[in-house]
Amino acid sequence: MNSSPLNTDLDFSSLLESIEHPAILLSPDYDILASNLSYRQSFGQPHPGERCYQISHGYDRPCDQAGESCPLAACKTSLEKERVLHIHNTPRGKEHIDVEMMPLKDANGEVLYFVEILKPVNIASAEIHRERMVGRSPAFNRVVELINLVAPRDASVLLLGESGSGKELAANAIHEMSQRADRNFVVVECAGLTEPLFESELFGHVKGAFTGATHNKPGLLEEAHGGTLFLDEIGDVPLGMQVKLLRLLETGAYRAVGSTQLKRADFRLVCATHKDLSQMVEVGEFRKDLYYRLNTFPITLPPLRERPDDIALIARSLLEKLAADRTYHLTDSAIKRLQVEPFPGNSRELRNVMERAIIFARSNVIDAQVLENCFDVRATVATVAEEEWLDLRTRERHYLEQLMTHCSGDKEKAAAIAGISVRSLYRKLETHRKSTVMSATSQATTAKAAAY
Ligand SMILES: Nc1ncnc2c1ncn2[C@@H]1O[C@H](COP(=O)(O)OP(=O)(O)OP(=O)(O)O)[C@@H](O)[C@H]1O
Repeated sequence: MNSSPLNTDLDFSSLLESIEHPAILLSPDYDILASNLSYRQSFGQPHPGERCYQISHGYDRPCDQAGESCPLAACKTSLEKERVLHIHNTPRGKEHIDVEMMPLKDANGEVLYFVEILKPVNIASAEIHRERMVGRSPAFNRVVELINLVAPRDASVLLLGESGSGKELAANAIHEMSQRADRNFVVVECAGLTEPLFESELFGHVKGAFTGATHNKPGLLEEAHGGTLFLDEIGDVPLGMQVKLLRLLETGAYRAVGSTQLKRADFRLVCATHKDLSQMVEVGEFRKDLYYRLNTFPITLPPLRERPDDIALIARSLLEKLAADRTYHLTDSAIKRLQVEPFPGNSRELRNVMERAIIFARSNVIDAQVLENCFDVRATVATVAEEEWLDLRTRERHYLEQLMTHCSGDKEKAAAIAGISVRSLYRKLETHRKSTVMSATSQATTAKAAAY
């Protein structure tokens, strides 16, 4: 390959200026030969002789020799456009950048130069941020990469991951990056909804459709018209409603409950679940056809314990959010302590720990010792659990009963103490209620059978 200096006979500046995003021209040896105005405004003026990996990463060698993927190296091999999500150093700190690398070939097909286009991805942050999803770990970057790819399309997205892993935040990011961003983002919490309730919530109803339907009520589909419909906990949609949902997705049409008038729906669908839908399909709890319809583009949000490198950033972002008027210092010992926690409630649980830490901290320093107080709640539960070796489900039910009594039925307070979301608490209470009802029913049936 030719690594000759920039051939000034060619008008590269007009090529670069015609690109609406920051762009640079590179030699095969990674030298930055030219840049457009947008690049200089966003990343500063490159110094003569500077190489892309020095500016973007502070490395002294190309990315692929420093353990990162290198789009230029990939482009040299494939001779085609390459695209990758990187975290770059910028005048604003570290940023997620969507990097596109294109080879410029001569008449013989030999690559002489590369054009690199760098688009900042603003839905996620690699620095402390109060609103956005934050993270720098490879697992988190992969999620950002996938969101960045799918968001501008209209494809359905299925977000998978444990409770509190950031599915709703990701759904919101998809909406914000989509062409529907100026319309509504409508959240439907599917857990705990019965089929009739679900149908009237989603489709709306007309006056007189059922007892209590005193007026026409538009459904959430109407609210989501032109925007994004986020079905949270899709795994909890009753089977009967799954058929209606499938029909809606196939035909794009629906009727309000009690109406004969056909309405057109126009929304982008994003669904989320912490359940294993394919397993549910196998045991007949979820329709196969609907599963395939929803599973167009699955994105799995990794649990916090699988990306300990992100914990410091998320914890510091949460502290900024929770104590906007005071700056807290999270010590290295505190970070190390947080990194060994299993965090079954993920970022939401981390948020509760931070909230408690603010309350327990005697100064603006939060160290490992302060944090020990914040895990006390669970330690007490663990001690109780050791007293009697019941199965986990029964133990959880007892715990929830005691907790609800302690909180006098205040679900928000109970959820905060348990370190889970109010929604998750509802789900757990509902699951235990159902299994209690079922076991009561089966006991009654057995008793009845025995009486005969
Ligand atoms: N990457 C992240 N950076 C910063 N905050 C995060 C991140 N992921 C999640 N959070 C925070 O954690 C909390 C839970 O996130 P979210 O509601 O998106 O999770 P979820 O997976 O939808 O939970 P559930 O399944 O219980 O509904 C929110 O306060 C959110 O702001």
